[in-house]
Amino acid sequence: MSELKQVKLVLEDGTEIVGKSFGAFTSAAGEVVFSTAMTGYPENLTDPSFAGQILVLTYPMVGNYGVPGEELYESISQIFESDKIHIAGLVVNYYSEEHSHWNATKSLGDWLSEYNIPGIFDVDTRMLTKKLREKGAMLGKIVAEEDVPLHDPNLDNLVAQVSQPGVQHYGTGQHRIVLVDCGTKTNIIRCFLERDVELIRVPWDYDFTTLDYDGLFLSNGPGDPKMCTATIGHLQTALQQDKPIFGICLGSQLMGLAAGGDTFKLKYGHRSHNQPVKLTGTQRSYITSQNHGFAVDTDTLPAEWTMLFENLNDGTCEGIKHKTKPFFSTQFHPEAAGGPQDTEFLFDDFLKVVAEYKAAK
Ligand SMILES: NC(=O)CC[C@H](N)C(=O)O
Repeated sequence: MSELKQVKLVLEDGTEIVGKSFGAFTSAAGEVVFSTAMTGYPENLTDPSFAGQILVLTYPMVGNYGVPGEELYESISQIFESDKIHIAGLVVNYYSEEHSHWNATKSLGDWLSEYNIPGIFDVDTRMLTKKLREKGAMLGKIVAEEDVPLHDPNLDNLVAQVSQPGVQHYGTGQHRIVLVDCGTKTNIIRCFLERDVELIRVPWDYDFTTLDYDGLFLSNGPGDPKMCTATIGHLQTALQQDKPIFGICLGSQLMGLAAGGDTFKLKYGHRSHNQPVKLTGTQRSYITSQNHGFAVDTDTLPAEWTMLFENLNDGTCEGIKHKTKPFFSTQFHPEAAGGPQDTEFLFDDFLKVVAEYKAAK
């Protein structure tokens, strides 16, 4: 190890864990959450939905496959889920400074340093995760030399910080889809571009209701969905019409709120690549990739809406649909990256609904 400086992780309940520094030797505060995914740190760290969060990885050895180099697909990253690291800090048990993988170009520590993000290792992540499961996600901070105050990122409009300004066009195809960028993962864009779609990406607060499109897509994104009042307002207008709408994760929560339902904060969230969900009205279940701390409260949905998927671990809502109009959503990530691609067919289902809507016009 080139650097073995001490840093500590401090939680809002007073817990202090001393560990060793990797990545940037700096202090940072955020909401401490854990993910039980066994792989996928390049994807997770660049997922904008993690903005403001200090991420604890429960998989015991992290860093051994390094970090891939950047390659472009159209004008977006081929490999990463956005163009930068979004987490506030990283907590692992064993950090492997040595890495070996065919497409690795740098170490995880060097990559974190590039973005000035602190990492702490030599932490008993099993003990820490048990604590977060018992008490719920907590505020916390990684402290290097200078102390920093605790900060609750869910009080910030994080979506406004990660949504890209300006309207961007990608691809050509027979279906014109508007993607409302609340912090979209690039694999959502890749999934659409592989499917005969012309994509128009607009910022979270853009009035897309004036655009000419065949289908509307609402992306994932960080923080409390109730912060996205501008998106919810535009969505309410879209819900009056009949054009197909598909939302993922934050997009699902926004759909629930625009429909008149409510969202609530889960105790410690769902962050992993093996979350089981059941399709309502069937015995069919899917293993899904997830990263969320909030959920739609199914009991608050108006009569014309219903739960589409249910989480088989805790019974919470994993997607909703309108009973008569072509509007549906998933709380999980059909685009995965990382995680299983078992539900990627939902992009095909959405485009089928778009084609039917156009044919019936
Ligand atoms: N991945 C996401 O879109 C997350 C949505 C929301 N920020 C949550 O934590 O529930």
